[in-house]
Amino acid sequence: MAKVKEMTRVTESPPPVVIDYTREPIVVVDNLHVIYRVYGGGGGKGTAATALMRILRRQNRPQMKEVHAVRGVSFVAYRGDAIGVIGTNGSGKSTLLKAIAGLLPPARGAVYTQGRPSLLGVNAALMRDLSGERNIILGCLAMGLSPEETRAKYDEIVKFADLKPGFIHYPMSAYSSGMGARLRFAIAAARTHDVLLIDEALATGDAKFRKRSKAKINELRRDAGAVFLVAHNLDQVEETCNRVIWLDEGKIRMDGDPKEVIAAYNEAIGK
Ligand SMILES: Nc1ncnc2c1ncn2[C@@H]1O[C@H](COP(=O)(O)OP(=O)(O)OP(=O)(O)O)[C@@H](O)[C@H]1O
Repeated sequence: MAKVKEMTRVTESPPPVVIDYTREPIVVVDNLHVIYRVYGGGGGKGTAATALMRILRRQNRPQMKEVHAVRGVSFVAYRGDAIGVIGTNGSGKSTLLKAIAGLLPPARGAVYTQGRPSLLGVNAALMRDLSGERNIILGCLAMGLSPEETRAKYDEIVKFADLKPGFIHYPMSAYSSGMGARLRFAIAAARTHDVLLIDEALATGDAKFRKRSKAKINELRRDAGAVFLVAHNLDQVEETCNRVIWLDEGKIRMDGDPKEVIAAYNEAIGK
């Protein structure tokens, strides 16, 4: 813990990565760069006039643009860490989580993880046309639980999601966004994860659910390798995490104690 505090610095260049040899590393992010390639950014498509302009300019294909979303991020997450990732819109938080989950390839650098990362996001792949009940079963099997383990966990998941009576049998398309988020979180929390990545999943939950999910995250933290939480609610990050990474234009601006990082972030955004 003391070592994590040592990492707290505000500098123009990213803070140096201080390695704590007394703790077990779970995620190592080494000079990670992620670049999106966007096609068709060259202005309008589909109209005869823009097509003619492209032909006249001898541009047969729409232009490709690059968005350099993560720019040289390095840090080490240790066993038991719950790391909040904060930053303004478009600073690269979701991209960083997706890259740790292995869903986006690094353009440069690398991510090493101990065990399998699981990304729990607002868009986590549950089937909208299927009932909550079916989604619990599919979700548990997809996470690698056996049919017996799935049956054993079913009641606990339903209880934790705490949906309105009967809703567990309705298709998820009938759920509010908060209800969907609760069920997704309840399913993901049913097993221990080596690396659990949570992207705004709790943001739509109400105060009561946030309190319960905080307790659950603490429980998961005890059993899991490391937990990452992307959220705009800074109180929630401060309550839940033992460490905060502040991303600014794809780079780490600060990494350390939640109170210190959040205070510096609030100051920078003029809060
Ligand atoms: N699929 C994509 N294709 C192209 N560019 C993308 C894509 N997803 C994100 N970006 C761009 O990458 C940058 C980082 O986006 P990202 O979603 O990681 O930021 P964020 O910090 O999670 O933002 P927010 O707080 O708004 O959720 C932004 O400039 C965004 O426009």
